Amino acid sequence: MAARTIGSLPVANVQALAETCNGFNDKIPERYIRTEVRSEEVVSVHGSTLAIPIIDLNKLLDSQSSEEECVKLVSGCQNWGFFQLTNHGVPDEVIENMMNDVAEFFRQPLEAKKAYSQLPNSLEGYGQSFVVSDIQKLDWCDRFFLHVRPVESRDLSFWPTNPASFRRSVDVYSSEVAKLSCCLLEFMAKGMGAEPASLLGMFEGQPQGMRMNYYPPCWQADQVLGLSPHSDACGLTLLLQKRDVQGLQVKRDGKWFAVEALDGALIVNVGDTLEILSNGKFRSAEHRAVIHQNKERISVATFHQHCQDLIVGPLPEFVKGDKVRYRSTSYHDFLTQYLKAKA
Ligand SMILES: O=C(O)CCC(=O)C(=O)O
Ligand SMILES: [Fe+2]
Repeated sequence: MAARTIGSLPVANVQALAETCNGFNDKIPERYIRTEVRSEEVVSVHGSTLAIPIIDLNKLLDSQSSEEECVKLVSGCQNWGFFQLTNHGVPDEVIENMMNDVAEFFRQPLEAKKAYSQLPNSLEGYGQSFVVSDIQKLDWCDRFFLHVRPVESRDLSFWPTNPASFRRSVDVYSSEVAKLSCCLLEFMAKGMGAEPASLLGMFEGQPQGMRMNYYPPCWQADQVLGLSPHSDACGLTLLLQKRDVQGLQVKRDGKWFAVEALDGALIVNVGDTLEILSNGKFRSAEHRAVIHQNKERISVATFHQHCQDLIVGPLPEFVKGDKVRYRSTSYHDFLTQYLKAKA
């Protein structure tokens, strides 16, 4: 059995596979069949208190309502590890350009996309994530990952030239969400009674990665999984998804909760690094993505990482007399462990 720690083993292109496998007589290859999808309980409650909280950035920024909204924000990070962000200030046009250009990229013929294929032992480019063995089950999804920030980390050989506006759309969107994530980290620290700059100082100007996920429709949608259950390794993830097709599910108390993303909202989640920095006060929740029967779904996740020279361990301001719940490790060791856990 072949195995890799970083990067992903090459597997079939799912978009192409879905096109040849779209009728009732077409058998979905065994490696994509996930029996657990049907056997696990999924809670789907429209607009109820059982849904991830909705945080309004305008309210956070307004001195009249800030404190109350900050309590909601912190409780979302503690109980769910997820929330939806409305009035986030990223202009509609920036979001539209981003989504349109990503959709346009995936719409190209396979050969054109393959020009940006991942290289062995790297996650950057077009392909898959976390395929580490020849026998593991596979996700019904293709992915395109880029190192986006800091600007010097970009390898433009992976940045598509078609559509012509792709690079600019990614650059503008990524700058907006980087600012936004810093703003949220300040409120998260403040809401916990820590110095607002405590988290900000660790994330501002630090690496941002972007994963564009393409989930083709599948006539046997209840038998495949778009993205296997996982938690994100980073500090904070901001997720943008196509408005009309939902698919994200978040685990809480052993059950999956379907997220109903609001039109124009961004979905924010705490990653493993932030869980550790907060000494477990914030949760990095397991999540997954399911597939629609006849509609494609596209999502764009931006991962905000903390300074990689720093040790990953609970911040004294978040420990405050509690027991220290996590061992401090170098970022390298932390990431090695994270990837091992996926294998
Ligand atoms: O597509 C989604 O809804 C989830 C994406 C995600 O969790 C990821 O890319 O890490
Ligand atoms: Fe994720």
